[in-house]
Amino acid sequence: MRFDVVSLFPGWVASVADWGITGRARDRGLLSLHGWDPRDYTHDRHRTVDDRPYGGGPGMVMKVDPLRQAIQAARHADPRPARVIYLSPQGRPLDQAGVQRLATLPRVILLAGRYEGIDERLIQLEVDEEWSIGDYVLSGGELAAMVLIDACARLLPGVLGDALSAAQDSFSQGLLDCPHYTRPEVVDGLAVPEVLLSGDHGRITGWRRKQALGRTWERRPDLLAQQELSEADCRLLEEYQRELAD
Ligand SMILES: Nc1nonc1C(=O)N1CCN(Cc2ccccn2)CC1
Repeated sequence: MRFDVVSLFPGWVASVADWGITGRARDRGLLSLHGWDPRDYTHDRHRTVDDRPYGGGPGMVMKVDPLRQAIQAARHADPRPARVIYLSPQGRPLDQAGVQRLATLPRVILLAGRYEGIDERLIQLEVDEEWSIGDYVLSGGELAAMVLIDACARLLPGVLGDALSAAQDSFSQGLLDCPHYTRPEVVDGLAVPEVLLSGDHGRITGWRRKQALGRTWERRPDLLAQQELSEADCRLLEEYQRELAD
């Protein structure tokens, strides 16, 4: 999957592919990342990319032309059609379902805005989708772009090993994750649940599913409401709720 990022700080976003899972994915050619700086498409001495807002008010707005030229340059850098995605608080909240869809695209052009925003006409002329990574205000779209790249990269074939990928699947089934433990067995008097030491993989799988269901019920009932629970899941959740009441 190819990611082109239009940003005043292209090197910052590109750094997401310098480390860890995304770094290895890039080294293995499973993803590529290309930065485009709108300042390179300005023609005045000050390399102006922003200007004062019409109608007055605080802050500056990013101008259409440098952004548009950077997007066009990104489009032409690869023959495949690209969807242009703008990261902003006005976008659709990004969730795993949205990431799963985006990760099927051959390439995306991510627009990371700064200042108070970008001229609305650029959005009308060039942007296909607007996404938000959460209801809070960042200083720019770069971190949001890096979040989207990381979340998509994990879903690309071959990026995660089979085991981790399976774990990813269970989580992306819309439930919260179960608790995890590793050595030592006791920390400040807190012991690892004995089921995890039993070696009984059927019991362990059931316990983990029960914990995922129970934690989702407790912490994110909105997510649970979206799930079609099997008979077995309902029984596990009832068991969790009973144990909680005891
Ligand atoms: N939350 C988020 N999820 O994606 N991006 C964000 C986010 O906070 N930001 C900060 C403001 N930037 C510039 C901006 C300002 C106003 C309107 C549109 N764009 C965009 C990126």
